[in-house]
Amino acid sequence: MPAPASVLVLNSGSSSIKFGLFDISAAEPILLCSGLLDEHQAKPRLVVKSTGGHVLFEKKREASDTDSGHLFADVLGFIEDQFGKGCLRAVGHRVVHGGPDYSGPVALTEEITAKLEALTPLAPLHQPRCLAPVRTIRAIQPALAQIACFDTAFHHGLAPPASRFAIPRRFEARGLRRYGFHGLSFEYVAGRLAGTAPDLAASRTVIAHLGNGASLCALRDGRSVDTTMGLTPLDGLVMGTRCGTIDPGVLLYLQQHEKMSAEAVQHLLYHESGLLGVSGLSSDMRTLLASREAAAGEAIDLFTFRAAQEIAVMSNSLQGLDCLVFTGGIGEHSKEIRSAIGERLAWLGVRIDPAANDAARERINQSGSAVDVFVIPTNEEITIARHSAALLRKQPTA
Ligand SMILES: Nc1ncnc2c1ncn2[C@@H]1O[C@H](COP(=O)(O)OP(=O)(O)O)[C@@H](O)[C@H]1O
Ligand SMILES: CC(=O)OP(=O)(O)O
Ligand SMILES: [Mg+2]
Repeated sequence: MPAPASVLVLNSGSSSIKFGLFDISAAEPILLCSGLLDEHQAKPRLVVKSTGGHVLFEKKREASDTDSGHLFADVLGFIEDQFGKGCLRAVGHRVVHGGPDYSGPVALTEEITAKLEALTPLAPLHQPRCLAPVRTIRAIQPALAQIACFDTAFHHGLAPPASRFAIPRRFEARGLRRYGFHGLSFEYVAGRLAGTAPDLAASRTVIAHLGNGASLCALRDGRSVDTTMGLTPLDGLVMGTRCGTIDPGVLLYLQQHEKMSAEAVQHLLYHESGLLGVSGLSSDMRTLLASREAAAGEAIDLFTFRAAQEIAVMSNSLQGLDCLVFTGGIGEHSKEIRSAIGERLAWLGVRIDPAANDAARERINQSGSAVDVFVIPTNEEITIARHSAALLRKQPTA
C-alpha cells in the first residue's frame, strides 16, 4: 500500500510539546498517531501513541537536550519507519507570535524564519521553542516544506479600542498593541461550538482557554473582538508561572528599588510567578488541587477570582454573555475550577449543573441558566493540519 500523504504537526506549548501525524489525502485530515512530552513530569519522556492508545515509540529527553531538537530527529525517523519513506508532505508548526504581518499560515523560508525569530522578545517562553524544530528539521530534510500557523492570526481583526494601549500613539505605529494568543485553540473551539449548537454560533461567547498558559477570547459571530493576552502572552489571567495583568508600577519598582535587571524581571514574571509564585509549591493545577497547604488554596482562589473578573470584562466588550466555553488542560479536566469560576459568575446568570460538570459533559449549564456553558476539548493540532493541508493545496511547492 502506498504511504499516505501526511503532515506532521508540532504544537510547542509552555509546558508540553504535542504532536500529531495526519493523513491529508482526504478533505478532512485524519489523525494517524499522536505524541506528547509533558514537562511537568520529573523525567519528561516523549510518548507516541496510535489512535487506539498503543505506545508506538518512547524516548527519554536527555538533560542536555534543551531545545528538544534531537527528539524531532527521532520522530522523523520513526515516521519513516512506521509509515514509509516520502509520506511526509510538510511539517506544520504552531508559532505563537506572528507579529503584525501574518493573518494566516505561511510557508517558512529562511527569511521568514529569521523574521519570526526576531519576535522572541515578545514571546520569550514560546517563540524559541516553536522555531527551534524548524531549524532542526531543515538541517535534516532541507527539501521538506515547513508551514507556520500562528496563535495571533485569529485575533488579526482586533480593532481599537480593544487592541489599543494607552501610551503615546507613536508606539502603536511601531507595533505595540494587543495581539492576543491561543488563536488556534479558539478557532477550533468556535468551530466545534458552531457544529454542536448552531443557534449559538453568532452569540456573545467567551471561550476560556485554561492551560499552563491561559487566556480568554470574546467572540461575536464567531470572530475575536477582545482577548486577555496582549503584546505578549504575559498579560491577562493568572497562569502556571506567569503573572498575568499586573500594575506596571510593580515592574518599575522591581527595577528601580529592588535593583533587578530587565532580564531578572522578565524571568520573575514569566517563570516564577502565577500559580507557582503564589503557592510556592507548583505551577501544576493538579498538584495544587491535591495539596492541603493554605498557600495552594490561595493560589487557586486568585486563579478563579481573576478568571471570573476577566470573563466579566470580556462580557462587557460583548455587551452581555450568552455562552461560556471551557477548554485547555485545566478547563477540560478540572470540575473544581469550572465550578468555582461559575459560582463567582452567578450574578451574570451562570448556573452550572453539578452532575453535568462532574461528568464533564459537553453542556454543563442548568436548564434555567441565562448563560449556556460548555466544555469543549481543544485540538490545536487538527487546526494546524487543516491549515497546512489547505496551504499545500494552494501552493503545492510550499
Ligand atoms: N485533571 C486535571 N485537573 C486539573 N488540572 C489539570 C488536569 N489535567 C491537566 N491539568 C492542568 O493543565 C495544565 C496543562 O494544560 P495544557 O493546555 O495541556 O498546557 P499547555 O499550555 O502546555 O498546552 C497543567 O498545568 C495542569 O495543571
Ligand atoms: C500562548 C500560550 O500561553 O501558550 P501555552 O498555553 O501553550 O503556553
Ligand atoms: Mg497549549
